[in-house]
Amino acid sequence: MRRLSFKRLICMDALMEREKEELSLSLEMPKTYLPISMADAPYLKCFVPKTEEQQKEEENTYKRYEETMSSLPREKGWFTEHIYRHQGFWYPSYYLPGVMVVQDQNHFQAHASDILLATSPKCGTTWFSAIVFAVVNRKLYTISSQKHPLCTFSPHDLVPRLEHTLYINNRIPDLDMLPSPRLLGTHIPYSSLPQSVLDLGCRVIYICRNPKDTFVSMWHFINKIRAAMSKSPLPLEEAFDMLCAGASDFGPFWDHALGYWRASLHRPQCVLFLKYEEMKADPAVHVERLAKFMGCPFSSEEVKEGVVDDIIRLCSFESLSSSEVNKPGSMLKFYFRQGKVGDSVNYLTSGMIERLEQITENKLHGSGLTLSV
Ligand SMILES: Nc1ncnc2c1ncn2[C@@H]1O[C@H](COP(=O)(O)OS(=O)(=O)O)[C@@H](OP(=O)(O)O)[C@H]1O
Repeated sequence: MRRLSFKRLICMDALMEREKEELSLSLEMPKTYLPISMADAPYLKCFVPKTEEQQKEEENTYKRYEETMSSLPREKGWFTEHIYRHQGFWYPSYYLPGVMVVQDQNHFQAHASDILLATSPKCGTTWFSAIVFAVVNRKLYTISSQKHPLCTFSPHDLVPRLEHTLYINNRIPDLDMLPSPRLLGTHIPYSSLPQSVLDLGCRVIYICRNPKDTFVSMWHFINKIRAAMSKSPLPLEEAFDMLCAGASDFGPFWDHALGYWRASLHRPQCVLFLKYEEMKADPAVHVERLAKFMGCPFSSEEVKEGVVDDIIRLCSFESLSSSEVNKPGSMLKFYFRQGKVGDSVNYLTSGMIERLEQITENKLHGSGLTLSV
């Protein structure tokens, strides 16, 4: 029988405390700002107790990838000191070792039934995580119930991000602990997804948003994080130049979108490409599209009974942002700001808008993808 380290045999509360301690140390951020909402968040089950030997092995795996990272080209980061270029994209130093571990088939194996929600940061991850969770689990959790998990957990707890929540801080989680279909979030670009996701034809939902609103949303978010880390704000103009140069977290933004766009054209049964603005304009149509794509279409009875409308209401900006779990003094409230289309005109000069539109036109030329509002 394996001898388990007593340090590892800890209850969920203690696990969360340790998680917060480690995260706060690695991010130099107060513990209260960390993105963990509840002690019993379902994904915590994946952090099974490990022997000291296993622990050491996992630490070594991460250390190896940290060393690999340190030899890569780097630039100034938005919230971490540096971002590093890996396989053509820029990653915050905090996430990249975890991304490399996920890409290693010894440490992550997709299941054919997995559903991945892929996004560039600030394109609608929180909103679509809530929708995807509510749609897939609607038979398990009645949408109108006060006890729905979205009333108790952040959408980020229900669709945990591979490189953000699961593979991080020297952890190799046991994802078999998640219920099937496993709902997993990621910011990893299409060309860098774990090979097993592509080989098994897992369903991937990609959400895109127009670059102007995405940039302004990111700039606000980053500066809230920087404030929590006692760092000075990143000036809008500087952040804008970094974005235009492609050096944004998980960027270049346009290449990220194009990778998934092309995949959605070549493998429409595996990759669904949706836009934040389209969901805003006609949520019922797109929630139904999502359900169909995920293999759980709404019956005509469900539509008649108003299940689609109930999901839209439950996952709306107003409903999620006013939920108790997303309000307290944690980073979770940073995921909600305005939730509107077109707010960027209040921040960008006409010169900036022109420059961004020009880059977007050049980058997307001939692809069939449009990202204007
Ligand atoms: N339910 C709902 N409906 C519509 N919009 C919503 C919703 N929840 C979050 N938001 C807005 O999404 C922006 C945050 O993006 P992400 O969730 O992708 O952030 S992250 O990548 O997970 O960090 C951020 O956009 P901005 O308001 O423009 O900053 C959030 O306000």
